[in-house]
Amino acid sequence: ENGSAAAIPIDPRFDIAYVTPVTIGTPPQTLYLDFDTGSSDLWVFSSHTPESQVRGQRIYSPEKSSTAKLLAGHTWSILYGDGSGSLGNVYTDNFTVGGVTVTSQAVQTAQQVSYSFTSQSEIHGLVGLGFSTLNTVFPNGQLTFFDNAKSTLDSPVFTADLKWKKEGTYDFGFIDETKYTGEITYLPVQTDPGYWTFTSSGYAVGDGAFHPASIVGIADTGTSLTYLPAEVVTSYWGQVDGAVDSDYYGGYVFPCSSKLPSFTFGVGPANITIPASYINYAQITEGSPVCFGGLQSSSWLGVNIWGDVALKAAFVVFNGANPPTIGWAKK
Ligand SMILES: Cc1ccc(-c2noc([C@H]3C[C@@H](O)CN3)n2)cc1F
Repeated sequence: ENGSAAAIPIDPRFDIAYVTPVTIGTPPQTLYLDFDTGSSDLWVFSSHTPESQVRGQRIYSPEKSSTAKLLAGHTWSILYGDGSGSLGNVYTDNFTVGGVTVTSQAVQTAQQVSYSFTSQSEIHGLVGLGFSTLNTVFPNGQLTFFDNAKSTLDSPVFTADLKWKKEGTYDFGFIDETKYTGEITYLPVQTDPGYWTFTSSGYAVGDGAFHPASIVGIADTGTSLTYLPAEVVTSYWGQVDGAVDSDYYGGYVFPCSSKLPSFTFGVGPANITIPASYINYAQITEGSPVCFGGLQSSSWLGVNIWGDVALKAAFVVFNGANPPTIGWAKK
C-alpha cells in the first residue's frame, strides 16, 4: 500500500525542521516526527521520558497500546551532528505514516533526551530514513520504517518534496509526476556507512560559470542548512558585499539588505538551482540587520551535507532498490 504524508515546517519564520504526523499503537497515538534521511533510529518522546525533560511534546505511551511489545534487553543511544542526543529502550508496535502501516516497527522510547530536544516542543521524535546499518539499537540493530515498509510498497522508493516556508510532502511507494518538471536524474549512492551519499558534479554562483567538481555529500532532510567545501562557499559569499565568516555567529553572516545570488549544483549532466531567498536563511535575532546564510562551510564537519536549504529546491527520489540510487528533478 502506498502513502503520502505532510512535511510541515515547525516554525513559520524559517525552515529549521519539518515534522510529519504518524500514528503508533492501538488505539492510535498521533505524534509529529522529524523525518531524517541522515540517521536510522525511530525514537519518540514517551511515558518513559522524565517529566523534567518533556516540554509540550506529545508522548507515546506503550502501556496504553494493546499491540505494544517490549523488545526485552534492547537499548539505544544516539548523537546527532549538532551534539544533541537521546537514549532509551525499545518496543515494537503498529506504526502508520500517510496510510502505510508496518505492524511490528521498532519504536525506540526515550528515557533521556538532551536539552535541545526538550526545548523543541514541535518535534516529538525522529524517523530515521537512512540505511538500517546506522541503527543504534543494541544488541540487535533494528530496521527503519522504510526498510520494513518496502516490500509492501508498489515501488521501493520514497520521495521528498520539501518546500520553502510551506508544507511539502513525503510520498512512499510511488513517484508523483505532478510534483516535478523535466526529467529525474538518478545518481549512484554510496551506502557505506549508511547515509544517502552521492557525488555532485559541480556548482555555479548566480549566473556565473559552472565549475565542474566532484562534491561527495549526503542528502540529509534532518539538517536545516547546506554545508559545502570552503572553496565553494568562499566563492559564493565573495559575491556578497559585507558577508563574513563570523566566529561570533558560527558561520557566514551578511547584511539582511544584501541581494544574494542563487546557487546551482550539478547532478550528473543536469543541475538544481537554489533560489537566493532560500540562502537568506534568517535574521540572527528578530529584527536584526544581520542575517545568517543557508550555505555554510563543511570544513569542521568532515562531511558535505545537502540539507533542507538544497533539498527544498528539488524533488528528490530516495530509491531503495538494489543498488540504491538518488534521483533529482527541478520543480
Ligand atoms: C533538537 C534536534 C537536534 C538535531 C536534530 C537532527 N535531526 O537530524 C539531524 C541531522 C544531523 C545528522 O545527525 C543526521 N541528520 N539533526 C533534530 C532535532 F530536533
